[in-house]
Amino acid sequence: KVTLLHGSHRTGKRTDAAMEKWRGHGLGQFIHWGLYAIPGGAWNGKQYNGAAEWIRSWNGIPKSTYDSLNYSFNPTAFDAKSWAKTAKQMGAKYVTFTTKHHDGFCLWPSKYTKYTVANSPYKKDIVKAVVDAYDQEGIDVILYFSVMDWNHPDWRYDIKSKEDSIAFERFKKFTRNQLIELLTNYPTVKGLWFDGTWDTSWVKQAAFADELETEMRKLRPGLIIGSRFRADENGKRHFDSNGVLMGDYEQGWERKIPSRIEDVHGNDWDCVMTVPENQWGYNAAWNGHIKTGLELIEMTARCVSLGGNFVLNFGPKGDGSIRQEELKLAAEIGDWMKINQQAIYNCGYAGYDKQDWGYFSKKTGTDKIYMLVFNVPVSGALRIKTPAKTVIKKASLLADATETFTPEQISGDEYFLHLKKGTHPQPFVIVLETAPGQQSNGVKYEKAK
Ligand SMILES: C[C@@H]1N[C@@H](c2nc3ccccc3[nH]2)[C@H](O)[C@@H]1O
Repeated sequence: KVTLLHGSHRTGKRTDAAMEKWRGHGLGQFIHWGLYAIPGGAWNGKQYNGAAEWIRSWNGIPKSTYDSLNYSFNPTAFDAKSWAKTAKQMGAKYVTFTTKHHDGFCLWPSKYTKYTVANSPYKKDIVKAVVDAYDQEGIDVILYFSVMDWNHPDWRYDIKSKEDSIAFERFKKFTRNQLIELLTNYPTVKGLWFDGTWDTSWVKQAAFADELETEMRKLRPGLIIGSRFRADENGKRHFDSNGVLMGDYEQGWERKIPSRIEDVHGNDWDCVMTVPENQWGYNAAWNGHIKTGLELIEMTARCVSLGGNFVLNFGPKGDGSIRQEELKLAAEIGDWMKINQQAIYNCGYAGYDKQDWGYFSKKTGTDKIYMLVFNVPVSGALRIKTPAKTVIKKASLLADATETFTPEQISGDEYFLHLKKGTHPQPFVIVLETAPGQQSNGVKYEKAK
């Protein structure tokens, strides 16, 4: 163990109400929206191969030309209330919304730069519209903020000279001012999702970032900040030099999902996921593999079964409308969630052995277990191996409690549930009412000391 001034200030999960609520969300929505939605992944008829929100970094476009896009930003179809309704229908419990992406364009009228929505034909405060609309739907709001800011003259990738150092001191003040401004303007937001924090210039700011995190938490008690915000004084990110998670949850799962519980090291975490392979901002030509509703439902189940949240990304168009393909996916996911949401909300890792037929989740604070079935075996027999001698008091279909199953006990902690042939449109959920195990003579089962 090394002594750290700016490492993690907490070991283990946060246990306060704000974090417990976040932990129970299960399904969230990410929204990437900004000037990059106007070109939508192409420029002068030429397709940009990278992620659409990175198009400014493409040498096919003069930077100043991209930067002038604020003068053409006028999203006439923008309607935050309809976005929030879509999220509600899908069953999302929170939204992570881009206030400022790497290009530096602010979707709120920041006092600290001219490069904002106030200096666009649209003029109005988009962040406020989104916060108010989602608050009204009872969906929590987390604000995405990119530290890296390609538009700001004082941004540096590294600090190699006195001039760099003087400029970056100005940039640090600017960043702090914008973050305090966001937390002050939008007091109902529950957290900040930081990005663009991997460059050396920021990694060298362990003390400053640590103080800033402390200041933000003091300003907004309960604020939720992930592991991507700051590095420790040895430049260690996400996990400090002692291997302890920085921030309140792990933010390393970008477009990937842990495969087993050991991968999450007992921490909270979220997985943020794109519908195409790698497009966050609107890209008109969705090339390559586009995930289906069933794939996304299974990803949601997998994340919840491993104690995390699944946050699905939407990239609204330059006019502010959400594309039809995304609306269709939101509806498909929502239809499944309307029937099976009990197995997702306020659920976490069950501690049951993973089986090929799907995923277990456990209702937090109870002995209620959910079996989220995606792959019925040809035998129709669903194997269950409990973490210890466990009595299964009742097994029934979540969608229809009158459809019950009589578990066949194979051993002290192993059972089969036998399905009738082809009876359930997959994916379906079986709920197990369980009780801590009893030994045969009825003595309460005591875990080995
Ligand atoms: C949540 C995602 N994070 C940004 C991002 N930029 C990256 C540069 C290099 C490697 C990974 C990146 N992810 C993406 O643009 C998106 O906002």
